[in-house]
Amino acid sequence: MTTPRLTLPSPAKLNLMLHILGRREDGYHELQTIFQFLDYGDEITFAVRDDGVIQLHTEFDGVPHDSNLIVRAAKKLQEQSGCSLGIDIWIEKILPMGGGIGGGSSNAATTLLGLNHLWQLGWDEDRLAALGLTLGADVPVFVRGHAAFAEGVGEKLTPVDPEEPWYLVLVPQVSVSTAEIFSDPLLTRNSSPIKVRPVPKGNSRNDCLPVVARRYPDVRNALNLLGNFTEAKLTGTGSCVFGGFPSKAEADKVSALLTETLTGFVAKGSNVSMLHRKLQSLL
Ligand SMILES: C[C@](O)(CO)[C@H](O)COP(=O)(O)OP(=O)(O)OC[C@H]1O[C@@H](n2ccc(N)nc2=O)[C@H](O)[C@@H]1O
Ligand SMILES: Nc1ncnc2c1ncn2[C@@H]1O[C@H](COP(=O)(O)OP(=O)(O)OP(=O)(O)O)[C@@H](O)[C@H]1O
Repeated sequence: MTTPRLTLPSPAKLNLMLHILGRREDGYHELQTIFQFLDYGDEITFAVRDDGVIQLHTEFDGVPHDSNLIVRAAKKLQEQSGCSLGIDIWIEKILPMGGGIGGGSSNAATTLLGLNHLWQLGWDEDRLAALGLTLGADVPVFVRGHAAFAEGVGEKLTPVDPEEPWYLVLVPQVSVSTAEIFSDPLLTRNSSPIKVRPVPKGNSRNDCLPVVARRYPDVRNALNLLGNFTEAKLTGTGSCVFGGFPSKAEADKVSALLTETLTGFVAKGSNVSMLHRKLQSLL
């Protein structure tokens, strides 16, 4: 008998704004940011095994098996739940790595939710999000699955419902190291906290943008190109750059102008993650 397989989406996120308020003693930065999901991402397939082994079958360039966030998430959940089952995992990876669209964090969250379901652990979202935070600052929002205003290092989440436009996301062919940007001496770290809810219009800037644009000419070019058509923004610490459009047709029209040297994709913004929509349909 073959083991049944479960395939789950692992969506990307955008940071619609990102303000840096200060630096904590542990070197992490206090942020205010708005996360929204894209209906676009990787697909992860799981098959339970009864020998306790955790095996990711897809190889990643430059990421050893045991460092992969998918494997790290599975191992932590197995350890902390005391589960004796294992898992075979395959991923169809389409999200660029180091793009600021949260691919690794999303993969970790999809793994936590997928295994909680398949191993029948019955963990609630709070517990999964707390474990997720130990894997990365962006993991909790993917665990919760709702667009959010985030504070702290990104873990204090308040659900929000911004507009859901179509986005054109440009993918400059460079990988930006988040740690490198956060340690740049020129980074602005003293934005005033926004106290009004919902966040008033006019706060859409990303404090990382000047540093990233200065260090990465490819990102600068992408911002300039997209800025001819719509407000061009940086997500996270980049490298991806995005802009909203009122319809898919309008986003596609600009996308058609892209060349081989600067690629991109068009995707709908979504306040409920497609992972959660899929999990809901399984219940
Ligand atoms: C910039 C964002 O993408 C916004 O969504 C995230 O906050 C980054 O989240 P992430 O990639 O999950 O980040 P982590 O893997 O936790 O951290 C990578 C590195 O970025 C720096 N880092 C990250 C988040 C944060 N609030 N302050 C930081 O200073 C730290 O040097 C850390 O070592
Ligand atoms: N499953 C995974 N998918 C992607 N990257 C992974 C994964 N596991 C480990 N990594 C490592 O994490 C690094 C960051 O990957 P990720 O795709 O999350 O970056 P990002 O989009 O910039 O994320 P963020 O917006 O959270 O900063 C990669 O360069 C890679 O070395």
